[in-house]
Amino acid sequence: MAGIDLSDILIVGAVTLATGLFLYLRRGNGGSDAAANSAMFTSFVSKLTAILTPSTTPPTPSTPRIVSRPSKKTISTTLASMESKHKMILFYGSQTGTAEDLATRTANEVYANFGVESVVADLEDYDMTDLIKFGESLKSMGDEVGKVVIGFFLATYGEGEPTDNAADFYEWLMDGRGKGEDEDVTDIGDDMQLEQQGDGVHYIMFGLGNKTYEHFNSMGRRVSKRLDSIGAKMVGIPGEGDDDGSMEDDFLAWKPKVLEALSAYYGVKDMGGKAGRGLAHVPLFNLSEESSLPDKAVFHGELASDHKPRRFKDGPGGDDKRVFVEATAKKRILYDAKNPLFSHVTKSYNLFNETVDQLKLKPSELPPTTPSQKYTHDASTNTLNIRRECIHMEFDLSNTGLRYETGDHVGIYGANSLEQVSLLARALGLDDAALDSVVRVKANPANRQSAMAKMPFPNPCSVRTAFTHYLAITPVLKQHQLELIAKYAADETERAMIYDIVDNRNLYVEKVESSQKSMAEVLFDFRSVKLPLQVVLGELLSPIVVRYYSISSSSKKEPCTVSITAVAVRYALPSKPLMQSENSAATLQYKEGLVTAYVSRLHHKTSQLPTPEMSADDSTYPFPPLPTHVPIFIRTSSFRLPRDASAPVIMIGPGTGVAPFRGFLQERVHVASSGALKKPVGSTWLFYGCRHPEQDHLYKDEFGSLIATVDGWKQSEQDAERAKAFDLRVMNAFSRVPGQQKVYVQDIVQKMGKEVYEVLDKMRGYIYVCGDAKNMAADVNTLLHKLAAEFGGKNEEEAKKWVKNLKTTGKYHEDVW
Ligand SMILES: Cc1cc2nc3c(=O)[nH]c(=O)nc-3n(C[C@H](O)[C@H](O)[C@H](O)COP(=O)(O)O)c2cc1C
Repeated sequence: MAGIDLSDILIVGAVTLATGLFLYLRRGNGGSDAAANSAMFTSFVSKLTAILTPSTTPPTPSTPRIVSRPSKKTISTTLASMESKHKMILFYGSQTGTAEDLATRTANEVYANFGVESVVADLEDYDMTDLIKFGESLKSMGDEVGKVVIGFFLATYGEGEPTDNAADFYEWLMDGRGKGEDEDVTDIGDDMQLEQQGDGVHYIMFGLGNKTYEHFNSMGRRVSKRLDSIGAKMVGIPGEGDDDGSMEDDFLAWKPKVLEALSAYYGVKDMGGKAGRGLAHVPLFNLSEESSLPDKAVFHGELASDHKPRRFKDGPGGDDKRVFVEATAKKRILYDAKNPLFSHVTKSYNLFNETVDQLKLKPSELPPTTPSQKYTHDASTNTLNIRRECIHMEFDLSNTGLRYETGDHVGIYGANSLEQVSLLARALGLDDAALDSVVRVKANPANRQSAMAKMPFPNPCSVRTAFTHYLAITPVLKQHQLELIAKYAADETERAMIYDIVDNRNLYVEKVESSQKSMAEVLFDFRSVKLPLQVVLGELLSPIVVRYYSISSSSKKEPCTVSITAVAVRYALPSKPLMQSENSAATLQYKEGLVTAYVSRLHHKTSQLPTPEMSADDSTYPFPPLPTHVPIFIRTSSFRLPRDASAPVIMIGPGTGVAPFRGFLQERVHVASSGALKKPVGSTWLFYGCRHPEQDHLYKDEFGSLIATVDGWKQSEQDAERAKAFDLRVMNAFSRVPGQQKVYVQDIVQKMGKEVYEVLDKMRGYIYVCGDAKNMAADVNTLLHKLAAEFGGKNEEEAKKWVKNLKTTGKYHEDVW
């Protein structure tokens, strides 16, 4: 019984016992509501399992207890509140916002083209059991309600899993199936629970995925299959977006087909597209200035600002007053994307900050801004030197009740930099007074969609706060945003140029996407465009979305600290003005990642170094107050060390892919040092890769001292037993050492191919891969097939089966991006 210990048996036994008890007690209900029973049962078992599963993290002293969740909305109430006869509700299952964004764009077009009101909804907020006997519910609503379409925009994660906000819906709809080995089952509709209960549901489906993953778009595919099997009908064709190619292209290819099908289904004429270009835009929101509000009535950037979040009560309890207020009320606080913990940075240091990426330039391409600490220009050689920086940062969880497990992810919100906010303000013609004016965004009654539209950010707040803390102002502008911008171009030539870009995907890629032009950069090129502020704030810009990082600490060793290992994303691209001729000169535009730049600013503030915003020659350069607290929450992952620490583990993690493995190594040494184990910790091999041993070698000393600790045990008579099987090794690959051949992690794994195969095949070993999905993880996967053939004598089919078996038995884990 590999990998199963006594606690597993106890849990399985207790769950089985409790299942019997649950079913016995539920009999009294007559079992009339099968779906509700199923959902209740699932949640009952998962809660029970959670209670029985021993936590490896000791509770912090003031761990609060009860978790409360707001009650769910019903589909029928939302439909009743919509004015148009025909209606649409678009549900999204999204982790990083793409699915929500595409659902919103579809909703806006459906309204603009057909006059059909469309609501965009978070799956987590709704009681989806409303879909049962949906046709009958619609009839009971009378003539007020015409045809209704339900939309699904579902992203796939992990190993073919739903997003967090779609998990409950998926569990209910699939009745607990449709995962892992169940993926290929064809009879998912043959149970009695939901048979034909989906009659009356008309739906559209767009799945979001990435072809480099084995379970490409599983969510869209499985949910469609299940809906069809219970009697629901798809309108149009299913859409599948591939992030490895172009999600945007896939969406744009699907959209016209689905709009055509919707037009036929609703029986309405399409008023949108090019025909609608002559019509004036009716903004979704109005804007009012609120100059006389007291400071505490104004939002200041709840997610990542230095300002104390408005909802916090005064009194003791650290920065996050909820911890104090709610802990005394004996409630457990559920921290998630909507309700992050405001955590303090306890430690922050550079893992490297000395090397640069060099870009050769044409003299005309020089960036227009003053060289800064992030990049410098060497005029004699015409090179741009962009500083590479990697940061180790630790967040405090003490007394918060927030726990994590080694291998989990931490979600972090970022903020835009002062430079980016100033650039956008200049492009929009806003001066400091306009930026600091406090505004309130309100639904515009002239646009019927507005009644159901989600407020773009907490209101009222200053324009500066909205640009800094709530809205993503730097992403490359998309074609649908340009379509709206064109309506506000006063100059006909400019308007015609914008429509050319909107209508011609290749032109868009060449002129906008390839140089990643942001809204500010595009507006500088089209000077006749005068955008109303409410359109910028409420319709053109999307909210800042959370980014996830692999946790690089061990919960067993450091239960009150979560650490991340982040490389600052910095690069530069040549960019040409949009309204000038082919031969006009390009300039180089410096770009950076939103959250990693925020982490870098935070680090420089925390460590009291000059901030990277400061220009090299101006030490008085002002910069916005940086956060003293960081909004974070934990996302559970299945990237876990084996329960049985004596099982050998192989880890492959180049670059920041090493992050979770720092936690894994710490944990294995911690577990061995605690001496509580009956069997010694098994072999622990890390394959690590970076460019150069002296430049970007992460945690070199730390790993060295862990190896020395274990070696020390082996030398000591007293400790030798615990270190007996503990073969701790870190094997390095360096890809940019002058005069030497490039070596990648895949190469050093291949060199040890025989041992790796034996650990996995004969010694119940586990393999973990973290980092780049497209090249490294795909190469490792191919390599495993080769090893099975070379050292296991397997043919192609058998090798495939062997690798698949490693995955389905939980022995092969990937945390890749
Ligand atoms: C950690 C991670 C795991 C993923 N797993 C899968 C997968 O198993 N199958 C798939 O088709 N796509 C997978 N994807 C791709 C996402 O579904 C895709 O990027 C999608 O656009 C994300 O949508 P969202 O921004 O709405 O969350 C994964 C992406 C990440 C970052």
